[in-house]
Amino acid sequence: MDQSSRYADLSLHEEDLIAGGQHILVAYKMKPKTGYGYLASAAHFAAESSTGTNVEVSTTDDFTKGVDALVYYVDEPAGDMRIAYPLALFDRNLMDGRMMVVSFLTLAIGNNQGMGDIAHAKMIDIYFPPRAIQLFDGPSKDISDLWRILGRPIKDGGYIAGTIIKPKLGLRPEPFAEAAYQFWLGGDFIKNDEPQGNQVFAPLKKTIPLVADAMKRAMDKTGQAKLFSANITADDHYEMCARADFILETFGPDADKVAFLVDGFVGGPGMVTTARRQYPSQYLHYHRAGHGMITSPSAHRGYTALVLAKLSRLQGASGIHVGTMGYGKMEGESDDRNIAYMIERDACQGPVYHQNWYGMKPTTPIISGGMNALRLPGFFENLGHGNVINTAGGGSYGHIDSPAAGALSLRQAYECWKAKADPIAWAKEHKEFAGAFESFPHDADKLYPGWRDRIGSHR
Ligand SMILES: O=C(COP(=O)(O)O)[C@H](O)[C@H](O)COP(=O)(O)O
Ligand SMILES: [Mg+2]
Repeated sequence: MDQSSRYADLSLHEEDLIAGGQHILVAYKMKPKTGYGYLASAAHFAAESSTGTNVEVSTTDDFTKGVDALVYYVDEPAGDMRIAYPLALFDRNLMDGRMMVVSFLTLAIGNNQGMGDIAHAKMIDIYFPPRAIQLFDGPSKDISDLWRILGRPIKDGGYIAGTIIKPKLGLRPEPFAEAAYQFWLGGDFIKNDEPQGNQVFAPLKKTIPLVADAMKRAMDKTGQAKLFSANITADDHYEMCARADFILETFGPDADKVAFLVDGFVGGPGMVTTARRQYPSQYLHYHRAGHGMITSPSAHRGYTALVLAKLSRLQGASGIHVGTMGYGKMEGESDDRNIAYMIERDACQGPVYHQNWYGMKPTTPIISGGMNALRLPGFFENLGHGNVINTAGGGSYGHIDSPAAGALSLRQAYECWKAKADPIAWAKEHKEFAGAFESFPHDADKLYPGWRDRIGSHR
């Protein structure tokens, strides 16, 4: 059944929809299956994503039709389809009238992902009107809170050198806490790797007190504040809160230096919002393991990493991983920097829509995945600033001298880029940075050919 007379209106103008403020706009790359017309499939897609189904139902009334999602733009050769979703379609909290991400996803990227006439569809951008921005929690804490704890300026406080405890799994409580202590001697921020929780060989109730003690000792030794991002991800929200409560109680007077890591992609929006609302005094660290199954450029369904990042800011993530823009081990391109700009700025042009955040707190881009000191100068040059959290697991614990040297090498890499210095010349004066060349010779050969002769051995 062709429903385009009801669910498509190509005479609508995007500027008018934006000026009206009553719609969430979504841009998709969509391809119908062979034999199905583009506009008819697009209209069926909008029907299934709002008020309709594949046939007319007798219970529809005039009011119903007023909240239809409407296809307002198609470009068949390019595979572009844009849909306007009336705000009234979306479920609102019983408790406080606020909007929820699950309701948005249920409609805008729900059943439409499995329809018989659609080959595939992927959300590439979303626009939220001012009213929707008002109705989401947004972050309660942001990078300025971490800078304040670290004793830095709360504006442009700069690079936060971080790591991920490695090995990913298999450390018992004492070696785990020792690994943390060793990094903190040189660095600022440690996160649990995302699978680390309450394994039988490292019970949380034994490990966390040792980590809190390691933090105290590292702060005494260095005279600097330190930060720990503790994984609280769990299937059951009560379990998640039990972990969070135990961690806060254990860190006691240092609980302000604890962030909570939630694996938001596998855990889902409910978990992220629970953490945001239950613990508004903690920095909320959104890890996104598994996102590649739908955000990868090779995936033709789901949504992009930019869409995921926008949704995380609405939900109140203080920081989210945004990849490494081609400089680390994960998939990514240099122009992924726009994902970072979208979540850290108050207004930003996305691939399709210009988004204004109307003062919503920023979400920190967290740079992670195969990073080390050698890759950082190029990374900062591409991004254009260093106001990020960077977690380098292998890049710190893989440093030939020590985890502390690994941490220092990261900071030195940032300072090298800030000084606009030649990395090889910088290495001659900074032994931990020089140590990174010997630690990661494949990267060194690729990024700085001839480095061996020019730096010499620092050891
Ligand atoms: O453990 C790591 C990286 O370890 P290492 O520093 O040893 O490579 C993170 O889970 C990934 O960064 C996640 O990817 P993303 O940040 O793209 O979501
Ligand atoms: Mg990890």
